[in-house]
Amino acid sequence: MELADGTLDAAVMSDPLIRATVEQCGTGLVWVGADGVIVSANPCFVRWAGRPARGSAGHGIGPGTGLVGRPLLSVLDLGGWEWPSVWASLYDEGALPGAGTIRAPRAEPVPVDLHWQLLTGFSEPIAFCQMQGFEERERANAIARLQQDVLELVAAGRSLKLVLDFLCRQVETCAPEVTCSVLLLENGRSLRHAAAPSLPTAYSAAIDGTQIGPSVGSCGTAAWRGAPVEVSDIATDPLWANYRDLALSHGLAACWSHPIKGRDARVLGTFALYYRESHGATAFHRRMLEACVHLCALAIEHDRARAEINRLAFYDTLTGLPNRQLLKDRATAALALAGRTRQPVTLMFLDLDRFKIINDSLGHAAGDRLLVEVATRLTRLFPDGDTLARLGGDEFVALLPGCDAAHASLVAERILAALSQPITIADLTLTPTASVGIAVHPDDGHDFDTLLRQADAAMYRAKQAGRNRCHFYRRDMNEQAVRRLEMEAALREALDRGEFTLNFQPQIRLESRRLYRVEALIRWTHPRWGAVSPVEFIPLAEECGLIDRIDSWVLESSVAQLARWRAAGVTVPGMAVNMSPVRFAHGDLVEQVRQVLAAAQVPPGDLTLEITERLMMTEEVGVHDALDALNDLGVMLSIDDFGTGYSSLSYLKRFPVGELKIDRSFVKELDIDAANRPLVRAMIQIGQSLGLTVVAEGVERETQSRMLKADGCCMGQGYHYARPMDADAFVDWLRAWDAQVAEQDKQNCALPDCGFGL
Ligand SMILES: Nc1nc2c(ncn2[C@@H]2O[C@H](COP(=O)(O)O[C@H]3[C@@H](O)[C@H](n4cnc5c(=O)[nH]c(N)nc54)O[C@@H]3COP(=O)(O)O)[C@@H](O)[C@H]2O)c(=O)[nH]1
Repeated sequence: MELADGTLDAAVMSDPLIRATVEQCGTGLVWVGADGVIVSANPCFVRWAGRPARGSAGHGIGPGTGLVGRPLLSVLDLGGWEWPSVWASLYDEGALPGAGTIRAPRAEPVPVDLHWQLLTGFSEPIAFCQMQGFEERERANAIARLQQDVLELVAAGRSLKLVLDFLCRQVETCAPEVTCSVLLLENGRSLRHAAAPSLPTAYSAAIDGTQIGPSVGSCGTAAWRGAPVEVSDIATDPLWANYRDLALSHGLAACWSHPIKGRDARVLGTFALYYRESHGATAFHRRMLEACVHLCALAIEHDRARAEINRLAFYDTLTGLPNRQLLKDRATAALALAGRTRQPVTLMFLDLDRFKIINDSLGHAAGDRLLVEVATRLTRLFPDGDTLARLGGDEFVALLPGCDAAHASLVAERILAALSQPITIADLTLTPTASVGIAVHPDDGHDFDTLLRQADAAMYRAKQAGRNRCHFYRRDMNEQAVRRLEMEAALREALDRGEFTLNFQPQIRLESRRLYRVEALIRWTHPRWGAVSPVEFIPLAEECGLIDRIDSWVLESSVAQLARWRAAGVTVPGMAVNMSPVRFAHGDLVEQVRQVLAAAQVPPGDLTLEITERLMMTEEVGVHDALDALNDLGVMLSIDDFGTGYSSLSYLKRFPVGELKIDRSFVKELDIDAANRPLVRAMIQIGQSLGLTVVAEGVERETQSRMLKADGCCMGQGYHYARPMDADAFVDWLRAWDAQVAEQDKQNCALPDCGFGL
């Protein structure tokens, strides 16, 4: 090459002043061609590179130096930079390596600062590099610079791996005789590879996962002791006995390791300097190491804090699942992609059935356990590309990119099957079920909020249809969701506006046909909608927390009505009131019952509270206490809808129950489907053997009434005797009923075989 065979030499050296300057200055100078090959170098660079020139011209520049014709990177390590990138940056005025290390064959490496320039005006452009060696003071500056650079990276939120890699590389540039390694301590027991860009990969892999201990090389021992461990000769030091061959085979002869400690003094990991020859740490190394250990601690703690903030911002703390925000981010990205690729995206809204009751009756800890178990079961069903999130409470949402309606229905089936496996919580075996609503993009919506709303409406439809099932979104569902919201708002105002009234339905002694007592049943007449069934608004009131106020109003009004009847000379033996399980979870029920009875001067024995089997399942001490206190007070407790709830009947022995009400679904077919009779008989016998009064609900025909009486049931309630009616209508009914019974008694007594009284 023209430049390499002396042209430059001749051009530069023609002036004696320039020649003396170039030859005598303490700055390394090197000229490099486009191919990265050295064209010329001055004596300072030659000296650092450890290649004294041949012949008398040895201290000159040009072809005689012994370096000309060699690639620059064979003597100057640029910390990972390739020559084509350097050359391109020179042309484009881009970023260039600011530091490097001159590696001489038999001399200490020389760390240098680099200043680049592209020289033109020759037949080809040429790269010119000036380099200055670090002095001690400059090394100190290098540490300060290193600290500043690392802190900037940490503050910029760069990844821990990138920060630690950068730190190692910078240290190796300032102190080329060392190789750095950072290990992180996991679970207080094992060391995990974090950064070691210049250590052989096989070596890093071999020590990854090493358990710390009292003699586990330098790092394992330093982490174990929580103190620095300086091993200047791995070949002989007993701490390295088990790792010696590994280290030596990778050319590692010495290692000084320092524990990295957090602000609470706990060991977070280790920072180590390796040497290729037996070597103790120099003063500079100690200073450097000290700074690095602090920087590592800062970077690690910052990374952990960031991870924690990220977890709190985007993940549900109870289940560890993504939260609504992360779900929304992912759904928005999935929908944007789907818009381009025309792929479907499914959103599934899943709500556990009767979770509120489990939570209220078994307590929040039990509710939490159930949620965690459900999250675990569901997580197993979704592959990596899908997202399962918890929105809060018992609501989960799955995002399934690429999933169409057909596949979604298979997934929903798998969800219902996985959930239906029994789970034991607080010594109770529960079988969780869920209602699932599905909305599919593009048919049901194009954005996250719309799809979520549609999936929610479909889920609500699944609940209404009997729970434990899945429903796809249909357009008319929105109207129902809107109605539900409207109803909730109206329900909140109904009490104050006096829209609730009470109906009363008699319960009859089957033997004597006399009135046993009446059951109070709430009625709601909305100004626009008319009569709204309690089947619709009672569950809604339970869900939105209004049931306490409603049940309290019913209790107060019905006991007051009983007192009014009695004051008017109407003989009503007792009053039954429905009490939601949710009302029992709130502590003031017993006191309220006491006050209401006292105010109306009604004896406690004349009041019956109808409660459901599910309340009996509770393990909450407060509920047990309330049941005991009501019983002590003399109030009767009656199990409503008996036979529809739980398979275990052990609660009948444990709780102070006085009565069973056989659910009307069993009575309904009693005289039509013969299979129902043994069931009803069994329920009557259970009640009798425990000394409980048995009431049959939903008696609609005389044949049913006769069968129940024949099987030993004492009381009946149903349309056969009377429909629920308002207080005045009830008084008229009672007069007529009593007259009819008296007449019948008279006729019966007139018969010759009349053998029993009432
Ligand atoms: N927490 C409260 N729950 C209440 C209150 N009032 C009612 N309810 C609960 O709402 C459900 C529906 O009640 P309702 O529509 O009033 O129906 C009652 C009767 O009308 C009906 N019934 C009575 N006899 C017959 C019959 O022969 N056939 C037939 N098909 N239905 C009949 O049964 C309901 C009474 O049920 P129960 O309470 O189980 O005895 C219902 O679950 C009520 O409990 C309230 O104030 N608070």
